Amino acid sequence: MIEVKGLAKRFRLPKRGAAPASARDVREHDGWFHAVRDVSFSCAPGEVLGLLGPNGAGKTTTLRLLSTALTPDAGSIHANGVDLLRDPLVARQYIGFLSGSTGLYGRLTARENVEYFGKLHGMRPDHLKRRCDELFTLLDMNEYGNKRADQLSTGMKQKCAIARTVVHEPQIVILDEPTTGLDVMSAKILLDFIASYKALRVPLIFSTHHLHEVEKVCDRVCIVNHGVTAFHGTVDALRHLGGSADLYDAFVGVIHRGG
Ligand SMILES: Nc1ncnc2c1ncn2[C@@H]1O[C@H](COP(=O)(O)OP(=O)(O)OP(=O)(O)O)[C@@H](O)[C@H]1O
Repeated sequence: MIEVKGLAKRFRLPKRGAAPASARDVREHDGWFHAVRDVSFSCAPGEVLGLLGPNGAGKTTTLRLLSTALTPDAGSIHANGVDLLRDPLVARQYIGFLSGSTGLYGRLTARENVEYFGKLHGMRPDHLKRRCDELFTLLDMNEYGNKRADQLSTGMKQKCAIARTVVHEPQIVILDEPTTGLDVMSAKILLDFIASYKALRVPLIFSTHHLHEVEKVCDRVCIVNHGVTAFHGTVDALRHLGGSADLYDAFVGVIHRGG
């Protein structure tokens, strides 16, 4: 179980002439940009949580806080009772985090990249081999396992980065816009892969702009708007919010309601 309460993160704004009040984001004041102001949600074992919100809402910042790449100004993050903010080293072992900038070594093959990160996590050779075989099959990557990473297509790189993220069998998986750059077939494979974490009882959180992905694999949703949780609950609860049973209408309703 991962529980996130009252997360906040602000960034210092560069010094410049004051923007007209009408052009200013509501999160900008006193020389700071309050990117995340009050974000809370939870995700239990066996659940997939979709993190939604308009561009600039604070999703990536929230996920970076969860991964401990950023330190929050306020709030708490607990995983199975462990305070991840107190123990970032434990957090990094616990969490598999895919960001937009999760990189690969261009001169290594796809397989060597995944193996390299498994070794960094201290995986034993036989275990690592089994895990790589499993991931390359699950993600349908066997055809290009021996191709150098710098010769892979965008979608192939993305799948390789995802395999790299989860090679050490993390107890919590966090993926920032994982279907970016994937074709229809690859996106389906990835959504099935995400759904497979339910049976493993590993909480999985991913950000997306695609409501059909939420419909397909999520149990729970957190909608962030202007750095604040505007909705947190089950997909069914969101669907019935506006009374129309349509996720798109419900999402738009939450955003228009403000937050
Ligand atoms: N290091 C930083 N310094 C200043 N502002 C930042 C920094 N990182 C993020 N922000 C600002 O915080 C806000 C939230 O950004 P974030 O990347 O979290 O949004 P997002 O919801 O992931 O957006 P998108 O859907 O477009 O990816 C944006 O206005 C962004 O410009």
